[in-house]
Amino acid sequence: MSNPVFVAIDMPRLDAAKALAEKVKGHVGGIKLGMEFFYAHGHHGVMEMAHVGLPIFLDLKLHDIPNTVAGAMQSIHVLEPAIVTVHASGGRAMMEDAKAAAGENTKVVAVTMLTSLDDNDLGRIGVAGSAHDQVMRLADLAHAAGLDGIVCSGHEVRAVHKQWKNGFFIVPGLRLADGSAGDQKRVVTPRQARDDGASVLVIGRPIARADDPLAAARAIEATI
Ligand SMILES: O=C(O)c1cc(=O)[nH]c(=O)n1[C@@H]1O[C@H](COP(=O)(O)O)[C@@H](O)[C@H]1O
Repeated sequence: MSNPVFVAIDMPRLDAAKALAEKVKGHVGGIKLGMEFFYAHGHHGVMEMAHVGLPIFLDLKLHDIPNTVAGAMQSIHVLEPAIVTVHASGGRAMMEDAKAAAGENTKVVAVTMLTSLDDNDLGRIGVAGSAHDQVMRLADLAHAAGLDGIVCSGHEVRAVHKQWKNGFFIVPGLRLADGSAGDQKRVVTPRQARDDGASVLVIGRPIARADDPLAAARAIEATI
């Protein structure tokens, strides 16, 4: 089984991002590049990171009208990312058009409810019901739109997996038992997420901000 860990490289400096990826590449299965990196370095940065030789998850969390999101997907087509994210709350037509515009080898995955939110936060943005209900509802919508899978927390992945058997499930908000959660609210351990059906485990600060990122990546690998 290949390593399901994608290390989140959330940093604005290209040299630091490359150094981190080179350091941990033997103990992770892929690299996740998000807004912080992409807004600073764009296509050039992604191409530079591709030299590391690992699959690239381009976490752009696209959320706009269908025409604009489809255009954005076409603009990144040439980079051939393994995975791209859109927000499920952009709606079915947006997700359908995103998938239609994506490259054949790119998985398009919908972010359901951010792992930094809990039930109280949902209420404050006017959504009734629990995080669990919201994730299940958006997972159904993403499935109906023809996406490859969703991003959710480890609290929901078991239930989603049960309902969407061949889906591709990305779980961030992962911490070892002694790790600080920081801004994350729906948190589980990497092992728990894996056991509950996660296809990809996204791990950022527990590796990137560790005193010894290589040792941290190895320690996480040993638990899964
Ligand atoms: O789409 C994501 O990757 C994502 C979705 C989500 O609900 N929560 C979440 O934390 N993420 C990303 O996962 C990574 C988590 O980072 P750490 O909390 O440092 O491990 C960050 O790059 C986030 O942007």
